[in-house]
Amino acid sequence: MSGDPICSVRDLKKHYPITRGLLRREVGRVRAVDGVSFDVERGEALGIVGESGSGKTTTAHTVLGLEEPTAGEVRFDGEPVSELTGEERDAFRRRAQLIVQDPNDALDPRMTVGEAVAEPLRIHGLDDAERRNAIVADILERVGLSGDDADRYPHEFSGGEKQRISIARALVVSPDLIVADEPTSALDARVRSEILDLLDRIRREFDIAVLFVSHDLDVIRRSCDRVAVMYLGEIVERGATDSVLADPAHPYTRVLLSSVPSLDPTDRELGRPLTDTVPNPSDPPSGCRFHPRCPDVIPPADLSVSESTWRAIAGFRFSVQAGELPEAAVGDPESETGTGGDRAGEGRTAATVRRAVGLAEELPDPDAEAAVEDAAAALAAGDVDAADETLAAAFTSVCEREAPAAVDRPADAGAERVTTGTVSCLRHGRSGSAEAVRPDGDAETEN
Ligand SMILES: Nc1ncnc2c1ncn2[C@@H]1O[C@H](COP(=O)(O)OP(=O)(O)OP(=O)(O)O)[C@@H](O)[C@H]1O
Repeated sequence: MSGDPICSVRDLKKHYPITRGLLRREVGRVRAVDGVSFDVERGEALGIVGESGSGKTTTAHTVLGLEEPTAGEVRFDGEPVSELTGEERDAFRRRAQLIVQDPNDALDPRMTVGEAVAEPLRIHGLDDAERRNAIVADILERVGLSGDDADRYPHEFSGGEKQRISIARALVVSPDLIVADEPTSALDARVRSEILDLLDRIRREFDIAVLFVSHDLDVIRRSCDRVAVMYLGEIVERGATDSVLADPAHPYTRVLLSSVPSLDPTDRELGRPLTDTVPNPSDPPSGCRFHPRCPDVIPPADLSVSESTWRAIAGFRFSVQAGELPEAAVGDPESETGTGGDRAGEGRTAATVRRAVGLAEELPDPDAEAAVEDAAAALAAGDVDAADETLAAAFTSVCEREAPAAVDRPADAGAERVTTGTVSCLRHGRSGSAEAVRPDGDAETEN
């Protein structure tokens, strides 16, 4: 890797308007990508990882010019993509290729494999059919197929072979960047491994940069030099893949790594998320967007309870807010019977609610105790809104007030390099603090 990055993304935003009525009045915006910056170095594999809806595909499509950015800039080989026209635009389309999850989306069933792989060559001006055929045969062999496969049709191939054909189609025009959007999600484990090996081999052989988009940390671990972790349209952590995955600094990265679905929203074991619901990107949470689901949300400064009690309180609070409490903790005045044989207003009391949310013991902090008791009593009476308000008034975290800036990830113990990427979490640095670094601060510190 040397020289300037092949692709630079700065403060990229892609918002989709939500419209209503005949006049299509804009009533809101889905902030699919909301201020993302990164570089893809020549020949490197960069992974973007995050759960469904975090904005990975929108980022990938905007990088490729398939979506118009709402704000920010994408530069390819130093040139702003939005300003490319004519031949330069054509060259960009050749040099930056997309591989999608389902190869059937990329292959026309009526075209032979040879025609499909040759098509990009024809579009980009190679008129000599004999020469095209020779290139196609060569490329098919390089992706592990045979030159004779050119005369067959896509339906004659397995899923893995079809993905090899779409890789051949991308490779045939000598790209500098391949964007691979969940390229192996539809494949079984053995084939997945073969396709990842193939992508790795062609990346090294042809010095092509690959931007991997995946929800699967194993794919990223195996294939990427660096990783950027996305949550609700933002990058929350980035760095060398080995360091980030061995020693994640952001609670969200830790949750992804231990992503065992929890049926109990108050279960904080293993750093599981507080709530299962991903917030709506048209109305993201204030401050740190991860705070309602964060196992490490920062306690209010004046609260004097143990860390584990704080976790239970925060679990209680954000589960009430998300409407994800265990049934045993919510009274329903409309209903005659409750869960576990309780009758609403009879069996359910503040004490049963507190037991259900892991806060049965009296708290040492009198203000906290009063707030938890009041909220539990409100829930026992079926008044979720009152419980929500009481908890919000008593337990406001800095994480819901301040948006974290990207700061240097803590250095690995004993590591020679001081910096191994950035993390956006108030546990590591307050917004506007001296520690804050620019959002794309990984590029020059890691390589
Ligand atoms: N054309 C669109 N119009 C409105 N909202 C959209 C559009 N495309 C994506 N979104 C929304 O933007 C958010 C990010 O979607 P995106 O597909 O980029 O996420 P993702 O991380 O790639 O998830 P997945 O793995 O499920 O594709 C989601 O809330 C999605 O519903």
